[in-house]
Amino acid sequence: MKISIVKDKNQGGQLAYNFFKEELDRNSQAVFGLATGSTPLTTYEVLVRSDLDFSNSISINLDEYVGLAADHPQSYKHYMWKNLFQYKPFQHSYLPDGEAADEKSEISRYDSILEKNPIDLQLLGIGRNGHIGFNEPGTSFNLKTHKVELTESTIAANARFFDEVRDVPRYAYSMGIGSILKSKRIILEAFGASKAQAVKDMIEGPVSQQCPASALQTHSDVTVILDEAAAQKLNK
Ligand SMILES: O=P(O)(O)OC[C@H]1O[C@](O)(CO)[C@@H](O)[C@@H]1O
Repeated sequence: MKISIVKDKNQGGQLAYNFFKEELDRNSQAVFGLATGSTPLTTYEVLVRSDLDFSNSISINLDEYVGLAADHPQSYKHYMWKNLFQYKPFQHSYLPDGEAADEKSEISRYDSILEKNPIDLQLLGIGRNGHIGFNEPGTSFNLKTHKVELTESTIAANARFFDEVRDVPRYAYSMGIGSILKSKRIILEAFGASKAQAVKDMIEGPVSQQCPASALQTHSDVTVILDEAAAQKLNK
């Protein structure tokens, strides 16, 4: 794993932008794996201000809440439109359908999208418990797309985006760690002290299902972008 320590999340977003640019310069039809949450927002801000053109590219998001309508303000589909797609449209943008009537066919639909469109660059955040996508501790590293029951700690962490904690959905569809590891290149961003332990476990801990992000140690091209606070527990 390569580790880049930046001054703050704005500089982190700038650095992540360089990876997007490099990928697009290489191939205007590149496939980008995209994340939601608060972490990638500065990256999306830089992309929006840039002159990068994604109109020939494909995006595939990591996850989506089960049961939220696509136009719900907290659905990841809405998040992506609000923060990126309305300004930078892609040729095709894929997200799991949180309202799909048939879970099994939704999961196989997403897996076949991933098979047809291998991800060139995957952007990730990390949960305070080490989750990537919505792959919670204990998840097998081999899984492809699956339906996840969110842990209480993830529900509590994401409650800040909802009026009340009981409004946070209990389930999500997520790309599996197996799908994430197939990406050719991965960048993971983490900002703030609340991520410091998860970052340490990801980089210095054993490769273990207890820290889903530790699976990234087995991938050959991962860059971790951290601010000082998120890096504070790493051995110097
Ligand atoms: O960036 P945040 O809001 O801290 O969330 C951490 C992670 O949790 C998720 O929101 C759940 O998938 C990820 O998208 C994100 O990387």
